[in-house]
This record gives sequence, structure tokens and C-alpha cells, in this order.
Amino acid sequence: QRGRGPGDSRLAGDVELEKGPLAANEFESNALAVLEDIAANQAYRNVPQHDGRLLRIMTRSADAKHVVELGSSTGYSGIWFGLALKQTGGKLTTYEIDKERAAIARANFQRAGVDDVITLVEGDAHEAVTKLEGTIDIIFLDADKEGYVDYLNKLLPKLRPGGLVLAHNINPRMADPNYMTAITTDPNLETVVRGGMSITMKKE
Ligand SMILES: C[S@@+](CC[C@H](N)C(=O)[O-])C[C@H]1O[C@@H](n2cnc3c(N)ncnc32)[C@H](O)[C@@H]1O
Repeated sequence: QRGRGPGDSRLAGDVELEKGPLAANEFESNALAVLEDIAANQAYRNVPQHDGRLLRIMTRSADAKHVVELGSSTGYSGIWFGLALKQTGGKLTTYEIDKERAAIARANFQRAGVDDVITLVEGDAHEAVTKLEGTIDIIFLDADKEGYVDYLNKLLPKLRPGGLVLAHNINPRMADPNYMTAITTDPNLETVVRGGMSITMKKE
């Protein structure tokens, strides 16, 4: 029963079974230390560690070549994507409207050693994403919650078949009902919600 109950969307009991990430080499050890430092000293609405690890797992196992993130903040989730993309040979395009956080994120990508696979675009992502070219493997929505539908409409046509749209803060208090309708009523989308994150696959 630990950590579980009606309305508990965090699946805390499952998270309790996890152990911390293990570094397989010096590069990973350095990146994990940067992630810890961000969580301790530069936190701004970053995803919890277990979500960051899940993003990495999905990116690597999908062999993703292009991930698009809305909302870089201080670069925490971006580094988790970066760890996977270093191995897939892919890249991350991440968007941040706040100048200060964008600068912190860029510095963090550099000290984690993943800056070569990440492009941070500063400004309003609603406008900027329309300029994106090429196919996307994974979209991660973690910026303005009321903007999720607009991001979905603009980016879904660029998502490859089998690609994923992941959205953060999907819980009864924060989820935009219009976004929930969009991802649960389209027969070409398969969606589950787990631990506050929606996972949507584009079928064709
Ligand atoms: C929840 S935080 C992102 C956390 C980040 N994904 C992480 O886990 O490290 C949301 C970020 O989205 C940014 N944001 C909000 N509206 C935006 C917009 N229209 N365009 C770009 N960024 C935006 C905010 O400034 C904020 O830093």
C-alpha cells in the first residue's frame, strides 16, 4: 500500500523500488554530477529524477535522431535527453523563453558534455517551432500548459509514425482538458498517462 491511494498520480510506491543511476564511465559520472548540482542549486520546475531517467530510456530505445523539447528551464531534462542522444547520434532542439534560464541551461549542457548534441532556441516557442525542419522522433511538452494543444497542432504533422509525444504535469489539477481531448479522441493516437506524464504514440 505504501505511497499509493486514490488520487495519487505519482505512483510513489513504484518510484520507491528504484535505485539511483549508476555511471558506466567518466563521461556519465560527470554528467550525473552536473544533474545533481542543478537539482540542488539551480532548480526551476525541472522534472523529477525518475522522469529524466525515463526520458533517457525512451530516447535511446527509440533510437531517436531528433527530439524536440518545449521548456528547457535550467537544462535538467535536456541533459537526460543528451545522454541518450550522444549514443544514438541524434540531436535535441529545446526552447526557452526566459533569457536567464536559457543562459544557465546552455552552460549546464556544456559542463555536462552534451552541448554538441543540443540546440537551445531562445524566445517564444509557439512562434519558433513553426520554423522547425525535418522529422521528429520524440516531442516533450513541458512549457506553458495552456499551450500544449497549439504545440501539438504545429508539431504532430512532423512526428514520424511510431513517434512519441510526451507531456509533463498531466494530472487532474494541471492538465488542460483540451489537450486531454486532443490526445484521447484521435484514433491515430494511442495514449496512456502514468505518474503525471502522458505518453502518446502516433500510429501511422
Ligand atoms: C517546467 S519548466 C521546464 C523544465 C525542464 N523541462 C526540465 O525538466 O529541466 C517550463 C519552462 O518553460 C518555459 N516557457 C514557458 N512558456 C514558454 C514559451 N511560450 N516558449 C518557450 N518557453 C516557455 C518557462 O520559462 C520555463 O522555464
